[in-house]
Amino acid sequence: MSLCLQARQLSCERDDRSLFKGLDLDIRSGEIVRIEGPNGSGKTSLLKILSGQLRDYEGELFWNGAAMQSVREHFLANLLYLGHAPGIKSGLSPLENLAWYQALSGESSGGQGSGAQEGEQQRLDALEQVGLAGFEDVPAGQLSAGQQRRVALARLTLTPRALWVLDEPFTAIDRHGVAALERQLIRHAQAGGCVLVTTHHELAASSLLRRIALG
Ligand SMILES: Nc1ncnc2c1ncn2[C@@H]1O[C@H](COP(=O)(O)OP(=O)(O)OP(=O)(O)O)[C@@H](O)[C@H]1O
Repeated sequence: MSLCLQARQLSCERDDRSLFKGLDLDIRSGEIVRIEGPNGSGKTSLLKILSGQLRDYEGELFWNGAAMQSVREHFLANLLYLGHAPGIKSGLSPLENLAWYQALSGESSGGQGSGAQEGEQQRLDALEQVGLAGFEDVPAGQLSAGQQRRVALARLTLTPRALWVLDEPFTAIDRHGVAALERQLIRHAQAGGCVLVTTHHELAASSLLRRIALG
């Protein structure tokens, strides 16, 4: 199914300062859209508006051509948002953090019996894919900044959603991790997903990549 998130005449003011005005935006299946701009230009604010977390704006949002308010549930069921901070619980292990995310977003974390084992195996696989094999049971507060970010990024594998909204996902990630994440974004777009990303890191040129500049 082809997906499309549209914004029309979007304006946002914070602290009496206009961040953007009359912004039109289309994000479709197969695209990676990078929001660019200097610090404070409104990238995070825009991602929060587009992912339904910030309501303080003017303009209209559409999901697959329908007004957002009439299709919000379908939109949210297709959305995976990873914020600026890793947002993980320091007292929980990576495995427990992933189960906690799944419970929080209403996903099945495996239940009991063989389902539980399968769920646990999926979380282990997702952690292995982000290079955290061997760290599954370490309290997340004892992991490095880059490893904590990787716990959050494991959700990209664990939680199959079509629209990824990612705020600075490369922060604290090493060179190999950056290359692997870039490949993952491209694979997701090639498989028909959409990616909306802010990053100060320069993304490799790709025919799938489009840029929108703020500020
Ligand atoms: N919770 C908030 N309440 C009021 N104003 C805010 C809030 N969060 C951000 N702002 C203001 O909105 C403006 C844009 O912030 P935003 O975080 O969207 O920028 P950004 O482009 O993502 O910046 P950065 O590159 O530093 O992450 C800033 O001037 C900031 O002071």
